[in-house]
Amino acid sequence: MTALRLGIAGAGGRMGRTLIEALQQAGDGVVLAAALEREGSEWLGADAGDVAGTGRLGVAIVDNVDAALEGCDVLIDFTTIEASLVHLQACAERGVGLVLGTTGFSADALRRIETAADRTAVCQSSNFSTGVNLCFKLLADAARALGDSVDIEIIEAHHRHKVDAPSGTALSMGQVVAEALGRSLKTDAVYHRQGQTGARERREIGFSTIRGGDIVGDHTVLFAADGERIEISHKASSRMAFASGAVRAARWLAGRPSGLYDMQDVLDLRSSEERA
Ligand SMILES: NC(=O)C1=CN([C@@H]2O[C@H](COP(=O)(O)OP(=O)(O)OC[C@H]3O[C@@H](n4cnc5c(N)ncnc54)[C@H](OP(=O)(O)O)[C@@H]3O)[C@@H](O)[C@H]2O)C=CC1
Ligand SMILES: O=C(O)C1=N[C@H](C(=O)O)C[C@H](O)C1
Repeated sequence: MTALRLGIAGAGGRMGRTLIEALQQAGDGVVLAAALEREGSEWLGADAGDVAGTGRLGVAIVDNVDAALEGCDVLIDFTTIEASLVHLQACAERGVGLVLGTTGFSADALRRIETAADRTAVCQSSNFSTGVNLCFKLLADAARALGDSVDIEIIEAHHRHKVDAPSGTALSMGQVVAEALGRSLKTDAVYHRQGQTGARERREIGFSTIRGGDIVGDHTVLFAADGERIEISHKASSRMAFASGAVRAARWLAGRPSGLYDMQDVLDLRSSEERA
């Protein structure tokens, strides 16, 4: 059996380095075929394994996406919005699969991702950890059971370098509870409170963001009633939770028909009603 050839975009970044480590741990069946960084990056020409601290891999980091994709079956991309959209287009043109982890896309960019997925297989998820994807299921059940008897607030905390807020995961969690309750984030999400806000409306889905230090990624959804409250929380203590999920998604995606998939598909977490 020939090994799956993976490319990693943003190879020198926090997730990129962890992805190279995850790929090493995945053992036989997957090989690092290309490592990409931006033009002018300090990492260009360096060995991807040396950069990740896993030991020499014989794959130099390059900035030419076309050349990099030549030898890849699937590209894993955790970079920036602008870079991911360029990589998306390049993958669509060549029929290379894309595991897309970057967060913070606008509605317009999300439409571009959907369109590109007509031409190649794309697995996009705001969070590739198994735990968070299980939380999505628990949240839908909790929201349906509790309905309009509770106030729903979503609290997330991340490291000081994170550039988007709320996190992609917090927005996905909000989307899950909104769908379960027939609400919409467009009208019901509240992203800021300050000053004379007035009393809270039941329909509101509130978001609170914390940024500091080296927090890998914490998410809590609070269902607050009178006299009691339920909290569904996920705390990531290592980026390996995301990276190993992304490598699993890449293996799952290889050879699939064009289309837009997510980590719920990879983990087979969709109910029969959701699939229909
Ligand atoms: N879905 C999920 O499970 C997760 C998603 N994320 C998301 O992944 C993204 C990256 O996060 P993180 O690793 O912390 O960020 P980093 O800034 O550490 O890494 C991003 C890397 O991409 C590089 N880059 C920028 N432009 C290009 C380009 N044109 N081509 C190739 N590489 C490029 C950056 O280079 P330079 O720094 O030199 O500009 C950097 O090395 C974020 O959107 C984050 O929210 C993070 C964790 C989990
Ligand atoms: O930027 C990060 O670090 C993370 N981003 C993702 C998000 O925005 O949800 C996932 C994870 O929480 C880490």
